[in-house]
Amino acid sequence: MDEREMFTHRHILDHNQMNLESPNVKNNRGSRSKHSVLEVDRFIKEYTERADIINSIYQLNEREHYHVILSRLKERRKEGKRMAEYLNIEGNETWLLFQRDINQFYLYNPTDHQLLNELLKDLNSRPVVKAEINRRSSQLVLILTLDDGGKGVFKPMRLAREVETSDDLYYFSEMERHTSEIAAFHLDKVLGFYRAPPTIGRILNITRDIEQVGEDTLTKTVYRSPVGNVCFYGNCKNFCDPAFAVCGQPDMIQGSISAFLPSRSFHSASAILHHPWSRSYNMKLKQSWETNEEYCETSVKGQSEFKGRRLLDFMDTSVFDFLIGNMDRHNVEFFSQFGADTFLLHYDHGRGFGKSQYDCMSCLAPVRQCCLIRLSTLAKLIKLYIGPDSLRHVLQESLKADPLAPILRERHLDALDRRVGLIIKVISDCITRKRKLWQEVIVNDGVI
Ligand SMILES: Nc1ncnc2c1ncn2[C@@H]1O[C@H](COP(=O)(O)OP(=O)(O)OP(=O)(O)O)[C@@H](O)[C@H]1O
Ligand SMILES: [Mn+2]
Repeated sequence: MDEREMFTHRHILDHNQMNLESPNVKNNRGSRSKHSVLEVDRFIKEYTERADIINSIYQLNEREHYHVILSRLKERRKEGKRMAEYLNIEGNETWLLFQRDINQFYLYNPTDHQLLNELLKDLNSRPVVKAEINRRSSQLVLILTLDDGGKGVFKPMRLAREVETSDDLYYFSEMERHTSEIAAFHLDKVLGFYRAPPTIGRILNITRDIEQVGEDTLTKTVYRSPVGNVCFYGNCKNFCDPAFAVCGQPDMIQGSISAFLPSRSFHSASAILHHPWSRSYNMKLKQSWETNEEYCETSVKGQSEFKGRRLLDFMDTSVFDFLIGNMDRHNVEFFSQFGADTFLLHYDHGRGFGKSQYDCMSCLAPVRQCCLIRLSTLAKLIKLYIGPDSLRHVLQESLKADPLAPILRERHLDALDRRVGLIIKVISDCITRKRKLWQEVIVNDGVI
């Protein structure tokens, strides 16, 4: 090797080493680099100096990457019962392995990359043998059966990625976005919740995957547009008529497909909770939480339904809905097979990522009114805030794996960074302005 070659060789090694330590360093300085909040910086100083944080798994090192803390938490996650105990379907298909592997404390195991990747690959590419309308959806949602017997919930593209929801539109008039379903799955995963059904982008051929294998109510609505594209409008409560048809180019459409979940219980009603902060779905009516800041204290805390981990799970869901801008969470489901000590499912995210300039502060009402958050959730948010990795960065990296990437426009990614600081500010206000006790607000219930 001559000197020049050695230099080149050396140079490549250094470059790789640098990449290993800090993948994608550019624009990578934490959510606060563009959206810093004064009080939050003071609050974080207090966090880092606390005796119960120092030397705990929640201690945050400024140089450590986000995925390092996430793996640290993952390793200590509690293991619970498996769905396999309650499912008696024979077979070794990937969708069945996924359903059997559902855990009391998480929907899928993020460290089993192979199973998750195969499940997503199957959802994205296995031939469709049956297409049905999901009768429980208010908008056009299909249930697709794939050639191995697995099913997926398909939401077709209704709105282009760059179309923002008009400020004057109420949440209940919003059309669903397939990109929001995909991004929400990834966000739930990077936040370490693992409570949202695995979801991936998929391209369908309307003729082959819908018209030829669909149930009558669906295929009846397939037609050719004036320019010869194949369209369908299905049958549902909202936006299922020719004025809102889904049209292919000439027959190809894109959408999101989510893994089908097994039944939530033997008696379905017992697995559904009414969301205590649900909205009225009426422009003139307000719910009591919208006018009463004491709502959590008077009407939620202390109720038997919210014992144990449940209220803290609602706080996570509130953080999650605020980040994606979802005002449509009405009922919340869980797998009642596992009893009460189990996670709340995150699904139905078609109405997120609509307004990038609007922060839905009312989505944070549960956290603000209860003055409550899980320590692990707060630690992750603070980590994203201080960097080196910002939320937009880790989400964008994750979304690159989707075949329909890019999924989110810049302004939605930027909004995520802005919202991280706002969540921490609500918690900081509980302690500094509302004078609540640190350990009452920030709770370590062992769920990480
Ligand atoms: N991944 C899934 N696996 C199994 N069932 C599902 C899945 N996703 C949704 N469902 C079922 O379909 C119903 C409708 O879900 P969807 O996400 O389409 O909501 P929606 O159209 O917004 O309905 P709503 O008007 O109630 O909000 C849910 O209540 C649920 O029971
Ligand atoms: Mn909905």
